[in-house]
Amino acid sequence: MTRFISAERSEDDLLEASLRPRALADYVGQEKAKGNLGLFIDAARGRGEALDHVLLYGPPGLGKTTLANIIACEMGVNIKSTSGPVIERPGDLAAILTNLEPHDVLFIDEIHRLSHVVEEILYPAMEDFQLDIIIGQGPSARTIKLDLPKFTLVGATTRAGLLSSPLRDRFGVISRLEFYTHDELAFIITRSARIFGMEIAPDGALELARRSRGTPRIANRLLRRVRDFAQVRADGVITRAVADQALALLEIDDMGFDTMDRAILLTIIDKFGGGPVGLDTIAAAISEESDTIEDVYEPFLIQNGFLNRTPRGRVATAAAYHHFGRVAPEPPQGRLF
Ligand SMILES: Nc1ncnc2c1ncn2[C@@H]1O[C@H](COP(=O)(O)OP(=O)(O)OP(=O)(O)O)[C@@H](O)[C@H]1O
Ligand SMILES: [Mg+2]
Repeated sequence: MTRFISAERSEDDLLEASLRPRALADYVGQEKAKGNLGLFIDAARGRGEALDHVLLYGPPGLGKTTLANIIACEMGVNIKSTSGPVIERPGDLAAILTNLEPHDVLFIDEIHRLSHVVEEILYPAMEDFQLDIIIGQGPSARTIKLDLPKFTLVGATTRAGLLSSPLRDRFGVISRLEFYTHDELAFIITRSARIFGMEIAPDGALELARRSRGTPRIANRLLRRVRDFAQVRADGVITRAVADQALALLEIDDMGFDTMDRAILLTIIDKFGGGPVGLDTIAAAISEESDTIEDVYEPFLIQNGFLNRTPRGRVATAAAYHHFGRVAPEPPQGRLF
């Protein structure tokens, strides 16, 4: 099922490439990550060294790939991009590593999906800038060590918890990306509108921002859909009223929830008495992958207090009941007095 509100990547993200900020100064929000990185980049450049390895983690669409490109740009080096599932054999990684220039950035997206054998090549490469290659097979096999240029590995993942600790420990800088505030998203939306040559009123931008689930990718995607609506039904300007009508048509509610968010919460509330209910059970009930629920939908629902993750399963909170106009059940302990 394709859902345009989904934070996952899709074809029309090609368009998004033109929306990617290229300098740290143009990268909106993420002040903590930006501050740290800016400092480390300045220091590394000052010493004429490669930047330490950087791990970026956080939900989809928050700007990890964008930030990786900015890091290379600010360091004034090339970036080679690949992803965990693409590097199948150790030889694939060896070929990439031996082709790097000094101080280059190697960007590995979905780094939690690297296979174990490939990961083991990465350890000495990250730590000692050496490659251990096995030549031949059986008794005549021998290892040779190759020196690699000093490079910077930038890893991105939506699931830092799935990274093995030897791999995680080899990153000098670990940055978590956070959901964006409404003001930050409104700023991003206004900038994107300018790039697309659209007219948007400040209250229109803020309305879109409020319903973008804290995620720039969703904000840009909503902007494009609302633009279509504004062109056809209004006089091209995205005002708050236009945004509101367009989003209603797209079934995106006040909180930015779409049909899938509602399905998750209402399933817990209506079918499982509010929970706790296991993730796999929810996934089966709404025919969605548990991984997708966990990576894409839950982080926002949890952060905003609509869902709790407990050892016994997922629980809908009082705020979730309230959002759907339901009456939350009394807490199980009941009242003492
Ligand atoms: N800080 C930001 N300022 C402005 N635009 C941003 C920012 N972060 C992200 N964007 C926009 O959001 C889009 C998605 O960002 P990006 O592809 O970097 O996300 P991601 O974290 O790599 O997602 P995924 O986990 O799916 O790979 C970008 O094309 C860019 O236009
Ligand atoms: Mg990415």
